[in-house]
Amino acid sequence: MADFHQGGTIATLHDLGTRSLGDLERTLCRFNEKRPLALLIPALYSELEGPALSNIVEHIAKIPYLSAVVIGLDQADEAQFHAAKAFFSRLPQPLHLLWNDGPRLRAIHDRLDADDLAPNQPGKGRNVWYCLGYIAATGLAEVVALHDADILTYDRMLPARLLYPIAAPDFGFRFCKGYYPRVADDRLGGRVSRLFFTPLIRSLAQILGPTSYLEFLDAFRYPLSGEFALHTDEIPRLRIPPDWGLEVGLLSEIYRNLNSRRVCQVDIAARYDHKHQPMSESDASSGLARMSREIAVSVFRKLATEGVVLAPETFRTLKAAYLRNALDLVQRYQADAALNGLDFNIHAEEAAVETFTRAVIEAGDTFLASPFEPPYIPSWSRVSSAHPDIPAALAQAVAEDNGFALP
Ligand SMILES: O=C(O)[C@H](O)COP(=O)(O)O
Repeated sequence: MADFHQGGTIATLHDLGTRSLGDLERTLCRFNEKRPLALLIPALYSELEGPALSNIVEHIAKIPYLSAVVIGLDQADEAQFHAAKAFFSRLPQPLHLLWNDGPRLRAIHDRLDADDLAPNQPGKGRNVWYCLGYIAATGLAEVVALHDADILTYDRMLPARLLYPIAAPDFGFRFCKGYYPRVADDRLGGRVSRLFFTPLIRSLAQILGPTSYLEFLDAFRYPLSGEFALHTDEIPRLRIPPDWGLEVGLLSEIYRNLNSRRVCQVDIAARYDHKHQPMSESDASSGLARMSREIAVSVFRKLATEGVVLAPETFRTLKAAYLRNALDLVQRYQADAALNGLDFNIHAEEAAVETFTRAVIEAGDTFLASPFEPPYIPSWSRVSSAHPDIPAALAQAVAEDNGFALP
């Protein structure tokens, strides 16, 4: 059963199991009349053929309060785009499908690229960036919630609880992050979050002394969750990384742009499972090895912008502190897993910590070798300033791809 503890610098909204889905959805219908609500899902075409998305769409089709569903579709050729349109056609809500690899959106991308304003690599960050730009350009919603397309344990509580804190006019929040326990096949999931991110942040605080940025990151119960909601007024000034640093980069932007009283986290699922990536120990260019390295680089670059000096010896000390803190946490997770009747593979957990230790060192090397590399995609307000016609062109391109007329 949940507790109602408030810790850290942001508000935590728990699930006490006392409010029904029907009651939440009825209230969200009322909110939607004043503040249109939208759902955004970034997806790879291959996820349409996976085990999760069909079930997700079945659930979304029953949601009564949404003004729009926006899908960012990556890695789809023309036939696959048409297949995707057919796949999502069972949704009764207005659907906006962004075909990122189609000729119309590629033409916009090429124009931005010519001025170094486009995301410099494909991936979830790029997909989300275009979708947010589209939502801002069309004004189709005042509140948007984003979740991944690979959630195996999806039900309608998840979007309802994620949207509610931003949709509720009297709460005053502008950004809300989802949290939950990741549990898969009777064992703890969330390897990067549990074994990498949390001990890394605490080790940095140990070495550098507490900073409000590190305290902010540590306040999130699931900092790497792909689920968040935000007020769309926040979109134009957001700068997000195109790579696996997306979730942390977004938190960093929220830290920079918003007072922590405007930020909350909400319990959105009693249990969450999703597609699992391999560790890829021997190949740091993929899997969780790459994810952890890109996350660490994103944190180091942000710390540098906060005026923190990171020298080669900082990373040597950080590696040692991280390893100790991560191994200590493994013992806590072991006890937690045992009490909850879950399997626990100490060898796999400690092998993951070894891979992540290498990621700390490699991320330090990357940071020292290229401290000034721009880590973020430019904000939409910069894009609009450089090319005032691009937001309207993006809206028009999506309307033509989808075969609807703009209002
Ligand atoms: O959230 C995480 O830590 C990563 O996405 C990995 O999750 P997993 O261990 O559940 O695959």
